[in-house]
Amino acid sequence: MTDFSPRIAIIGTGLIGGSLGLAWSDRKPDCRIVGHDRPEVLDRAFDRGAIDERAADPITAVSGADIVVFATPVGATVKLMESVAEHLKDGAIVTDVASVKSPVMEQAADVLPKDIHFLGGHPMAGAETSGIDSADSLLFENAVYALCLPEGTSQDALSGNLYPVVNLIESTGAEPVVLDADRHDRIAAWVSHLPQLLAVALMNVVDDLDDDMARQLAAGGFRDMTRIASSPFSMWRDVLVGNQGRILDALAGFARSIQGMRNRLIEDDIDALDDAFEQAGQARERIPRDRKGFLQPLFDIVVRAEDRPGELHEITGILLSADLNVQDVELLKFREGTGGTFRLGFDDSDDADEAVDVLNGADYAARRLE
Ligand SMILES: NC(=O)c1ccc[n+]([C@@H]2O[C@H](COP(=O)([O-])OP(=O)(O)OC[C@H]3O[C@@H](n4cnc5c(N)ncnc54)[C@H](O)[C@@H]3O)[C@@H](O)[C@H]2O)c1
Ligand SMILES: O=C(O)C(=O)C[C@]1(C(=O)O)C=C[C@@H](O)C=C1
Repeated sequence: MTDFSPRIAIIGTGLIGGSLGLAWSDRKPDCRIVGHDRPEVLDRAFDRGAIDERAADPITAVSGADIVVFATPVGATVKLMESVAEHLKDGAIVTDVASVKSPVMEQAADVLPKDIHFLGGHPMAGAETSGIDSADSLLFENAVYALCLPEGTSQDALSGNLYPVVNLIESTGAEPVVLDADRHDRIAAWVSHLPQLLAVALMNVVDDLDDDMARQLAAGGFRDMTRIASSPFSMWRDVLVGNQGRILDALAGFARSIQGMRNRLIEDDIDALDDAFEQAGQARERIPRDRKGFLQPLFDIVVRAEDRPGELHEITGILLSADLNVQDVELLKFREGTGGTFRLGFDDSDDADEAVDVLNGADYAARRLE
C-alpha cells in the first residue's frame, strides 16, 4: 500500500459513500474503487464516476480491498461488518462514516480479525437529501471529519498503519479531528442529533397551524432553522437508536432552556432574556468560521446557475484555471428545478472581486454578496 494507489471498497454508495467516491475519483485517480449497494444505485454510482467497479454482494466488494469504507446506515454497517469480517484482506484498513460512533466501534472491536486496522470516521458534512443523485465531490471541502481510534490504538497509528485512510480523508478537503467515541457521541447529541429533532418539531408545529399564510410569511430565519427537517428518517432512526441516552440528555437540557424562556415571558420579565441573547451571540462568534456550513468566509460572491449536471464543476473549473481558491460552496435553493444560485466563499476580497470578473466574462451572472 506504500504506493498510495489502493483498491477501495465502498459499501453503500448513497449520499456520503457516493460523495467520497466522487472526491477520490477526482483527486486520487490511481485508486481503484469498487462499490456495493442495490443494483440500481450501483449503476448510477458507476455512471456518475463515483466507482470503477460494481460488486453484486459485499463479500465480493471487500475481497482484495486494501481499504473498506462502510457508508450505510448505522444498523446496516454493524451487520455488514460482521458478515464480511472473515473475507477481509490481511492488513486491510476498515473505516465507516456513521453519525454515531459507539455502536460501530464496539462492533469493530468484537468482529474484526486482529490483523485488520480499524478507524471510526464521521464527516461533519451532509445534506437533507439522500442517495447517489445528491452525492457531490465537494461535500467534504473544509468540513471537520471526526476520527475515533479503537481502544488501545495509539495516535501514532494515524501516521503509521492507518495513514492511507487518513490521507484519503484529507484528500477530500476535510480536516480530521481525533476524539474518542464516547465524547463524539455526547457532543454529536447536542450539535447534530438535537438540532435534527428540533427542526422536525419546529416544522411540524408550524404545519399544525394549518395556515397557508404561515407558509408564505416563513422567511430566512425559518428556512435556516428547518432545512434539515426534510432529512430521511431511514438514516436518522438508527442514529436515534444508537445514541438514545445522550440524545435524551440533550433534549432535557433544551427543554430546561426553553422552559426558562417561557417562564420569563409568563412573568412578564422580558428583559431577563437579554443575558440569554448576549450569551448566544457571543457563543456563536466563537464557532470557527473557516468551517463548512458555519463558514461565512469574509468574502462571498453569488452566481446564478442552470439546473443541469456538471454546472458546479464547470464554475469551479473556471475559477481554478484563474488560480482562485474557493473556500466554501453553498447552493442557495430558491427555485428547485429551475436552477439556483451558488454562494462561493473566498479568503480574500481581491479574489472575490476577480472571481466575479472571471465568471461574468464566462457568461455567468455573478456578483459580490455584501
Ligand atoms: N446524510 C448526512 O448528512 C450524513 C452525514 C454524515 C454521515 N452520515 C452517515 O452516513 C451513512 C450513510 O448515510 P447517507 O446520508 O449517505 O445515506 P444514503 O441513504 O444516501 O446512502 C446509504 C446507502 O446505503 C445503501 N444501503 C443500505 N443498506 C444497505 C445494505 N445492507 N447493503 C448495501 N447497501 C446498503 C442504500 O441503498 C444507500 O444507497 C449513515 O451511517 C449516516 O449516519 C450521514
Ligand atoms: O445537512 C447538513 O448540512 C449536515 O451537515 C448534516 C449533519 C449535521 O450537520 O448534523 C447531519 C448528520 C451527520 O451525521 C452530519 C452532518
